[in-house]
Amino acid sequence: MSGQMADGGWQMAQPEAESSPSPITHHPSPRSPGAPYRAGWIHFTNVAPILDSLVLPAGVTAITGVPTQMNAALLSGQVDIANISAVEFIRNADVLEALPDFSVAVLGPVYSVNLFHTRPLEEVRRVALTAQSAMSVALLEVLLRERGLSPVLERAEGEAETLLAQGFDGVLRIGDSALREWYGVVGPLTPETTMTSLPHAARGITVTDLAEEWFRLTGHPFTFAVWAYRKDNPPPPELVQAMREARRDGIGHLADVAQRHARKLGLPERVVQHYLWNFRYHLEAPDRLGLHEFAAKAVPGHAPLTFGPRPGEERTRSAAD
Ligand SMILES: C=C(O[C@@H]1C=C(C(=O)O)C=C[C@H]1O)C(=O)O
Repeated sequence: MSGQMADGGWQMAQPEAESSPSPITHHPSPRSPGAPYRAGWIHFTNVAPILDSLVLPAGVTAITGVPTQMNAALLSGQVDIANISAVEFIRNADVLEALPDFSVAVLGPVYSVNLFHTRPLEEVRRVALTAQSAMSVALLEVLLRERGLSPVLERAEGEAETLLAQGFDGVLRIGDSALREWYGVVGPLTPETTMTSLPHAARGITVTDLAEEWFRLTGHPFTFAVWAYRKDNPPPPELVQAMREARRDGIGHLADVAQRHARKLGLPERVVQHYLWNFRYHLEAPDRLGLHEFAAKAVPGHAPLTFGPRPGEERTRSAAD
């Protein structure tokens, strides 16, 4: 992996990291003095309102990858900060801290963390899991346990409909492809319909939105990602400031962000705009409540979750940093 490319674009992490998401081992390679601060971004469409207009301050580089790649990159010390799956933050709460005001969270449906299934949930026997995701797998496990269900969970990549045709009766998908596949099953939107009025089932396939299920279970938001770093290696305040400015810009120009990404995704602008405004990007009190509740259910006995200083209260970094 290496840093931001000369044209300002992000370089993709090496694909082999995708197949080795866990277990995560701690081999932090300490940053030498004066070395760049390295960021690792999961650059799904849902973080476009934060990342698209981010201008990295001098001395900061960035790479991109899927969630399990960025989780591993942070824990192995290949990057210094990443928007990681919240469950990895919880599992590694002894060594990690998170920014206090950044999240990828939702209250209710998320549209892009979906279980596609061909039988009622209670009858699903064999579920294909994506190796890209840590969070959705942990969430699925919690939701299944709450219902007393224990289907066989297997790793398998590919389109949901293909895997369903191959004998899986459940397929878990996340991110942009899950959003596209969801719309492929339940769309299209008509002038009379809205995202929330689309059916959950069509053509013999039911789409269960895991964040919506979490909301039904707890009444809380679900926090998918936080921006974490090792406790002894916090980001330079200029980076956090630049991220806050980029987020303000992205949210302020959401229609433009949605238009750009709708084109890339091949989805109607209305769908992408709804998808994006639905996210909660500020790790507010309800998002933390949801995070703590999930932590208690998914990782009992975890170390206390710690968050960095709130905006305006940043530590002053010493010259030795
Ligand atoms: C909501 C999503 O959230 C992402 C899902 C993650 C995971 O499944 O591990 C990690 C980070 C999130 O940004 C999504 O990509 O659909």
